[in-house]
Amino acid sequence: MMVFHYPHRILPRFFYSATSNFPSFHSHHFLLSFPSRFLSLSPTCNAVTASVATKSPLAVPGQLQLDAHHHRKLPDEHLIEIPLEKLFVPPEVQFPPETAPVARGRILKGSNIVLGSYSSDAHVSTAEFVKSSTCSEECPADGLPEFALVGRSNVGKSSLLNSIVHRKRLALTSKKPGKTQCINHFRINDSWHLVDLPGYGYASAPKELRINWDGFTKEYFLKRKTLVSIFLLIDASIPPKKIDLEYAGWLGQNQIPMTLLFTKCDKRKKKKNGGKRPEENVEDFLNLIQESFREAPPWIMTSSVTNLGRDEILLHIAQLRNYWLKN
Ligand SMILES: Nc1nc2c(ncn2[C@@H]2O[C@H](COP(=O)(O)OP(=O)(O)OP(=O)(O)O)[C@@H](O)[C@H]2O)c(=O)[nH]1
Ligand SMILES: [Mg+2]
Repeated sequence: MMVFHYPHRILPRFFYSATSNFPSFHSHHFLLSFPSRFLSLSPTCNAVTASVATKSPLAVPGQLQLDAHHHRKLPDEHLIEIPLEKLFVPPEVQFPPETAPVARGRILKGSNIVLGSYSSDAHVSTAEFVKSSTCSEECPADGLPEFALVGRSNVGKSSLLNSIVHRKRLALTSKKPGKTQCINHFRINDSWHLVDLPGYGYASAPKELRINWDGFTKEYFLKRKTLVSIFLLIDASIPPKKIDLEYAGWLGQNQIPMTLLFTKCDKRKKKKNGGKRPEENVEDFLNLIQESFREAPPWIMTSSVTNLGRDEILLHIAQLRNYWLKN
């Protein structure tokens, strides 16, 4: 068995301490009996809540020009009520503000992320492929801050990367799982990296090769000093999967900063996925991981088809990156 050592590195204050009694994700009972206490889709949630869908235009600092569709009101069915303690509040941000309407206007749409003062330069003007690597030593040595996309094969990592950078085919995508096989670095605005990674779980590649991908991906997570946050992609069109819960658990146990990006939120095939809508699957996933993390990880609902969440991801990246650079 491969043993990884937690490296000595200075991380920004964006990581989530895993609780000491990590629940066993092997237990089916755990999955079934986990109580849903904190998140509610009900408009009559008892907790003090903030709606993730902003009803008034967002006050956006910095240079990002939001698309016209961004300000459109989401249908009620997309609303998730979040208690204030489950919001992700970036460092150096005072929250909650005194009045509820202000609070609502500062939460990024379709997420639990509070917008702070570090979100400047959230636009993409250039994006280019840099190189493919198979271990952390081979990765670019320019010291730029980076964000890596990981998730099950076929969850939509490469598609979301293309959506984030406003390009159709910068990262290669496929209907067939197992398309991305290396650590692929893309340089954005000559100032930060987005990293596309091979997926875990099912892939139409030999088992030995998949074990190898898992090994070098985790080695990269543990050793890469410029890694600001992992983006763990979770398919919101299907109910929570054990393998994803285990992966989130592994990241938490190793104190690796994580943001959850829920993908395929445009898919609404009711019969096939047990009748649940994407926002219900999101709620179920968040309920299942909540006891593993002392603080709520940031999360964003996305779709590469409609570009839902694209602007919010860029603002989130900007505020993590700017804080990381300053510290
Ligand atoms: N409906 C819908 N389909 C999506 C979305 N994102 C990706 N897909 C589809 O899902 C399939 C896999 O997408 P990829 O982006 O290649 O997935 P990946 O996670 O990079 O896959 P690997 O590289 O094999 O690990 C493709 O057929 C995409 O068109 C989405 O937001 N909505
Ligand atoms: Mg891929």
